[in-house]
Amino acid sequence: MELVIQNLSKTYPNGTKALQHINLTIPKGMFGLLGPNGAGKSSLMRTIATLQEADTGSIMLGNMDVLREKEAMRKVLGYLPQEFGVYPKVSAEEMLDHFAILKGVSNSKERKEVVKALLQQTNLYDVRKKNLGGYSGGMKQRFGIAQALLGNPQIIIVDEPTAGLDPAERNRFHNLLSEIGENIIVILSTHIVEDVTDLCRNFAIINKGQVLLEGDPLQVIDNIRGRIWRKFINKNELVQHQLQYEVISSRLFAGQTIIHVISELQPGPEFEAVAPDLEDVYFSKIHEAALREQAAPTHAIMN
Ligand SMILES: Nc1ncnc2c1ncn2[C@@H]1O[C@H](COP(=O)(O)OP(=O)(O)OP(=O)(O)O)[C@@H](O)[C@H]1O
Repeated sequence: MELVIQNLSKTYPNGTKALQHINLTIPKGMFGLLGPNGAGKSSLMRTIATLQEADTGSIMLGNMDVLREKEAMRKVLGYLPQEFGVYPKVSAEEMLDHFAILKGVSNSKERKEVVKALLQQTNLYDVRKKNLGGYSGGMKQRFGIAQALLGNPQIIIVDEPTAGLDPAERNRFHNLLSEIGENIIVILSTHIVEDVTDLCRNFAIINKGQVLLEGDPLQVIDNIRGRIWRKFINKNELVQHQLQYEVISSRLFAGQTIIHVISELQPGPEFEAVAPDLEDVYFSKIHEAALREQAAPTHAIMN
């Protein structure tokens, strides 16, 4: 089953065009939705999760018309929102039991088994009696996944789940997500490129409410092979380099500034070729979009 989004648009009452003619096909497995803050990721996630209306467009999950059949969608959906609040004085086991009742698991024996299985799957069984207020960020996120998995969903949406997790917790969370992604559609919304590199067979880049690129991470990396060059510079040379070259990113490395430049040919003798990664793809697309907008600002606004 695929999730097919067609021509989806949303403008908020204050005039912000959060989604502009979004077209995406999301197959089974882990799908990364990558974009900077304010790109429209949460707006899209909330619309798929039937929590807000779109102005135009359609979302189909197989034969289900998601925007019209909201109840049916909610039955097959698990959602971990960006802000996932928990009751601090309730244990994970009690809270999950409560969510299971809300999901319609009325038989208490069955509920007990479901809750136990989810706590084990998310590696929280040993801390099931602990109050949620005492959970670490990673444990809270795994609890969020446990509640999202209630009722055997066919599609799970996780919005920026690894922000603020330490590397070990992030790793544990990634393993959990990739296990889940073997069987159902998992949409991972994130501004962390590495999350997508590590986990996703398919992804899209969204910026200012528009899809800039959709594809397989390995393939899109291959498409820019041979065109990414790097150079170490002094921090105060950055502006001049930005004027002279197509600088897609700059970052500090061991106290020095490294720039990445996109160019068909070696831009100059001090530049060395680098093997591109998904971050280079991401920054080159964002850079391209910024150039397009500079060249035709009214066109970008009109669309
Ligand atoms: N309820 C709202 N009313 C008006 N504008 C909104 C509303 N919600 C979001 N926006 C604006 O819509 C745009 C897209 O926001 P959205 O939260 O979907 O992006 P995002 O990619 O999830 O960003 P972040 O990672 O910062 O949450 C932003 O410009 C945001 O300020």
